[in-house]
Parts: sequence; structure tokens; C-alpha cells
Amino acid sequence: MSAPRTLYDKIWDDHVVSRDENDTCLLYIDRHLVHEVTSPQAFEGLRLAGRKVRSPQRTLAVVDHNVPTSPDRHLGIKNEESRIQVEALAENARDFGVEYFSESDVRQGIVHIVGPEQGFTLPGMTIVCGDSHTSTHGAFGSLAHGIGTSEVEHVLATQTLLQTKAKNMLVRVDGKLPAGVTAKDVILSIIGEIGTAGGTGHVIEFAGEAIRSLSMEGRMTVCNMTIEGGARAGLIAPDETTFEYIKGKPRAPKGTAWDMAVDYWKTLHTDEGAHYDKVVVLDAAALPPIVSWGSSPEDVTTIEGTVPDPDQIKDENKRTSKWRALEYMGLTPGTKMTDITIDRVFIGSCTNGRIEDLRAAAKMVEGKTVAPTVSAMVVPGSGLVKEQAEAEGLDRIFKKAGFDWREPGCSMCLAMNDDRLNPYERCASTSNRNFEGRQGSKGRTHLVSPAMAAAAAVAGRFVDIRDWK
Ligand SMILES: CC(C)[C@H](C(=O)O)[C@@H](O)C(=O)O
Ligand code: SF4
Repeated sequence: MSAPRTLYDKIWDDHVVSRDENDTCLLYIDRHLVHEVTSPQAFEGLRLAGRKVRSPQRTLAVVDHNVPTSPDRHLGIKNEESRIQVEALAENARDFGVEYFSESDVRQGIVHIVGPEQGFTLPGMTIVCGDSHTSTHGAFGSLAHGIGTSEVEHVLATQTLLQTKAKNMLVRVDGKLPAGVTAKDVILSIIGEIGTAGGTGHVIEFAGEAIRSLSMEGRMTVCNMTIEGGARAGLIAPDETTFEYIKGKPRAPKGTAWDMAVDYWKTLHTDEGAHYDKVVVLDAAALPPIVSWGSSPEDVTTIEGTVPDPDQIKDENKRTSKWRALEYMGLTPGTKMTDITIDRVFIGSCTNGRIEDLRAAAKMVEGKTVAPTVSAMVVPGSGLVKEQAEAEGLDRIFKKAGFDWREPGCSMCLAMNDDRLNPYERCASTSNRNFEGRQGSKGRTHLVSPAMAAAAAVAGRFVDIRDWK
């Protein structure tokens, strides 16, 4: 009998084409997502070498980072650099025969929201994209990770990638999540616990009752941020929740192909007794709503907490860096999180721009008004999310409360388009990174869940949503 294997081992084994004496493997790549930021040189490389895209049908291109989110975006992109990137992708997709969703296509959106929505992302697959948050797709039990531009070119040309195998890590979240505590709080807690280097060299499998009970949207939020914990990829074994989500999606298998696929997908779980190199266990019942206070996703605390005092940290380098973070954030140790007032709210991104996120946010603001000191925006992750939200009347709830309702894209998750913070503005954001300048030069980002962001928009400061009425 063969040795018990983890989910990661199984997907890896199924995709190895060849292995050299140093254990570097050539992996077959099932799906390649392409966006405008990391692909121009890759296509140019193919052109110069006179090569074609090896499997256009396994490749899908969409614009997201640079597209304006204002209602008049059909008028074009003013910023020249952004416009050139977007035009280049349109042209490259046309020249190389790759399917392309332009900013006027209802299927357009953030690449990591579009893949699952189209049924392009499926369990057991290897999925790559020139983007670090490709880990999102691991929510389907697929091995998904970001690659660099030269690797994008390699995959376009050969549909393979050179990789060495990572180690196996298990993060188990036992028990049930309390009300008001979401997938975002789970992953922020995990990163707070393991640190931004905690997953280095590993692929993390998330398991346990709290993970199993999450919707696909929640699982995507968790896997999305795996990369912020330093891991190569995140994985969740597929189950009925996964199959239910995929069924009927445009590119999902149909008829007997569906039955065969589900039979295979059911084998995609870690065998009893398989070995993990590292194991971390969290108790869901003990998890609170989380707010980040610094300039790294590991700088988190509970909404009931206070801004920490870096002087309590023994390691000198760490102490200095956390002081710097507080200075950048304009915060003083000991300040209650619920006393921190905010100027802006951003609900969106590939972490929390899906329909369930918008529902959770809308629920908090229904019949309420955005504080006069706050400017708040909701940016659906894709045209289809936007359409669904409008069918449910969520746009009306947001607009009535005073939120801006935008067109899909990466938006204020990163300052690559018109949506950005002004210097020193403080933002409650549902995105995944709070690095210095991430949302605009000198901007101050606090990472939170959609419900926390929505409540903060109304209150003008962070509030414990467990007491929200
Ligand atoms: C622009 C892109 C390459 C980048 C990434 O790789 O993640 C972006 O999506 C981000 O979130 O910082
Ligand atoms: S939404 Fe943010 S994290 Fe996601 S792909 Fe766009 S820029 Fe990167």
C-alpha cells in the first residue's frame, strides 16, 4: 500500500511531467489567468521568439488593476501608463487568440473573482497567474499560486512551470465561529498568530469545523490572504459546498463529464495519517472581530483591544519596526481600537468583493447613514457580482446610506488607478495589504471584515459589531 498523502501531495503528484536530480519538477499547468500588469513583457517575449500561446483554451485574460471604477469609465483611461497596459492586454489577447474580458464586458472583474465565477477554477487543478493573490483559488482544492513575469511567458509558451515542492503545513480551526466573526477575522487571526513569515516554504491546508462551515466566498477570503502569511499557497479540500458552487458555472463540466469530475474531486482530501511538517491549531469560539493597527497584516488586535506598546517587544529590530509602523499610522500605544476615527471606507478587492461580502456590509448599513466625516465606497469584485447585488437591491441600500457604488476592479486595494487615499487619511478597508503607501502615498490602512468596515462607515470610528443594532 502506498504511503498516506496530503491533498497537496496528491495534486502535486498528478501534475509532475518530469523531475531532475535536484528534485526540480516540471509541472503541468491546467489554468493560466492573465491580467494587464504582469503580462506585457511575457507576450512581447513570445512575439520576439516567434512563439504561440501553447493552450489558449487554458488561458483567460481580464483587466482589473488599472481600470477606472467611475460610472464614466467607458470614456477611457486618463493616466497614460494605465491606458497603455490595458490596451496592450486587449491587443495581446487578440493576437494570441486568448479569451479576454474587457472593461465593458459584464464578466470583467478582479482576476481572482472572475476565475471561480466562470468555472475556470476547478478542484485538483494547477492554477497560476502573475499575481500573488492567486492563492485565492486554493479554496476549491486546487494548487494555485502567483508567478513572475518570466514564468508567465514560460507558461504561455509551454503550459508548464518549473517548481520545487514545498513542505506541508496544516492550519486547523476547530469549533464554531461566534456571531460577528467572519472568514476575514479567521485569516487575520491566523496571520497574527503565525506572523508574515509563518508559512514560508510551505503550502498551507486549512481544515477543521470552522473552515468546513464557511461558504466558498469565505473560503476564498481565507486562501486569498495565505500569501500574507508567507506560504506558497493555501488549500481547502473540496466538498459538497464546493460542488454546489461550481455546478452550472459557464465553464464547469456538464452531464457525464460532471459526474466523472465529482468522482475525482471526492478523492481530493488528505489521507488518514498523512504527515504535515508544521501544524497550527486555533479555537474558533475564542476568535474576536479583528482590526489591524500597523503596516503589516500580522499587526492585528481584537476590536476590544488597544494599540499595542512596541516597548514590550524584546527583539530590537522588531521593536523599532513596530514603532515605525505606529508612527506611520499616527497612533499611540494604549488607544482603544474603538476610539480610532476614520476618514474613508473601502469595501471591495479580491479578498472581500464578492456577493456575500456585499450582503454582509449592506445588512449593517440598511436604514442608516454614513457619518458626515467619512467618505465610503463599495466596489463589487466583478460585473456579475455587481449585477447580482443590484438584483437584490443592495446598491440601493448602499446609495441611500451615502456610499459610492462603483464599477468593478481592484480600485483602492492598491494605488494603481484613480481610487486612492490622500496623505494621512485613515481607511477601514476590506482588502488584504496595509503596507506603507499601499492605498495611496502616506495613506493609513486598517484591515477589517466587510461588516466591520460598513459599521465603521456609519459610526465614523471602529465599533464592536457584536453589539451592533
Ligand atoms: C500588481 C500585482 C502584480 C500585485 C500582486 O502580485 O499581488 C497586486 O495584485 C497586489 O495585490 O499587490
Ligand atoms: S484586488 Fe488588490 S490584492 Fe486583489 S489582485 Fe487586485 S490589487 Fe491585488
